[in-house]
Amino acid sequence: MISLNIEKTFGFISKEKVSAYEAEVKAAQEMLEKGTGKGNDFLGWLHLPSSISKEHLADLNATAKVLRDNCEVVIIAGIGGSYLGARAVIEALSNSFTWLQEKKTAPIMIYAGHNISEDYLFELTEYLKDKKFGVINISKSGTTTETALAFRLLKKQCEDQRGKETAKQVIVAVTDAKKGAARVTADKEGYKTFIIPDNVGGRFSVLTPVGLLPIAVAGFDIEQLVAGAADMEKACGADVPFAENPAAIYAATRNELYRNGKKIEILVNFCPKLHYVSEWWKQLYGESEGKDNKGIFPASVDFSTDLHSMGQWIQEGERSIFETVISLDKVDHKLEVPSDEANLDGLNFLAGKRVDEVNKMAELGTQLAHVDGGVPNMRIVLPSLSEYNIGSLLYFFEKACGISGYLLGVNPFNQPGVEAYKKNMFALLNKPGYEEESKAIQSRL
Ligand SMILES: O=P(O)(O)OC[C@H]1O[C@](O)(CO)[C@@H](O)[C@@H]1O
Repeated sequence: MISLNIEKTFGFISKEKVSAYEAEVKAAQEMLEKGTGKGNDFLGWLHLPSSISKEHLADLNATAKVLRDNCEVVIIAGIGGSYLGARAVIEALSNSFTWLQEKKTAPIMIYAGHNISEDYLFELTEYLKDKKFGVINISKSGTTTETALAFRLLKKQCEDQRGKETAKQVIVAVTDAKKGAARVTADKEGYKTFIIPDNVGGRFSVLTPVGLLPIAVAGFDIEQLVAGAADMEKACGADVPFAENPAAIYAATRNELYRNGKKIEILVNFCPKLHYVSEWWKQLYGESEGKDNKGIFPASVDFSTDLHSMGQWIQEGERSIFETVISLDKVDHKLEVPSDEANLDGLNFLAGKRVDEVNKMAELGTQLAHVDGGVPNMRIVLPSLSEYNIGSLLYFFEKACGISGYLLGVNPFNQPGVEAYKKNMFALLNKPGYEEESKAIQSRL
């Protein structure tokens, strides 16, 4: 399970000030538990891990097996919370070169429906031309343009290539129980479907079939993922004292930093497999907190890669940032730096050392340099890249996000701001029902 260390924020904010959040955090926890806060119709994620049944997981695994047995490639069609959680977990747990490996143990997982790039979709459909592929169509609303557009193309191609009957077997829908075009299509075509509960918003849905089905298809142990999340649900429970509750401490610390002018939080990793965990985290915190003209801006970097691009800014730019580092304790493999007689590169001082030791010293050196440079630093230790640990990390961030949103005084569970671009896009594309908006927007061009 993950653990949190906030020692390196104390040169910037005081321990006492963080501890003083205890009452506020308790009130936020109570609002979550009793459902008395804003957005209380979207609290289905709160006790989700501990309520997932063995039968539900077996159903997901059985459907995953159908896709695994019948597909070389599986496309996850979804955007935002409808793909980021799955991608975060799959990429964290997969071999970095999984799709280039000759011997495959699972279908190649590809993502679509998260952009409207004609080249992306053209190249994807080209690639799929000789592939036995399946699709998981994920959309809570069932009407998101990006996803619906990609699915329209993929459905047709799958039916044309594999026939209607096989397509029916290898297309699965994860959507609302009743509403939306994805539901209508799935019912009409007879696809296997999984429901996204009404009370779980997209960015909190990774432990529903939205995340669990693709993760199972990719060959990972969803029981362990859920077990890690369930243990973290306990560890972050309302009954756990403030000082021992990692979600409470994280939420309090980042709010105290924010109140002290640290407006940007940078989520840092030193392992490229965690890149999509950061992407998932950015949506979780960005959509939850960025409203009412408030909210920490969630940013992310992959180190040491980005030390050679963003490192300068972080070290010496405007002092409005803090870092939260996901520190991976144990790597999966062992690789030592070889000794070289000629030592032309001057690296013999590293000979015999694990590559991970070099990485860990880069991490420690960076932490010290950034703290010295005026950047408060929190550290989340992830013991290893296992399903269990990743499950605990995801739930930790979700719980802290709920608390943090209430500390900030916003509704952490809506996202009204996302509609503005959609309205303009539909008006510009003359969507039926947008006639007035079309006229108004045309007059501005
Ligand atoms: O699952 P849906 O309804 O397609 O929505 C996808 C994403 O779009 C949003 O509604 C807005 O960006 C997100 O909150 C959500 O995760």
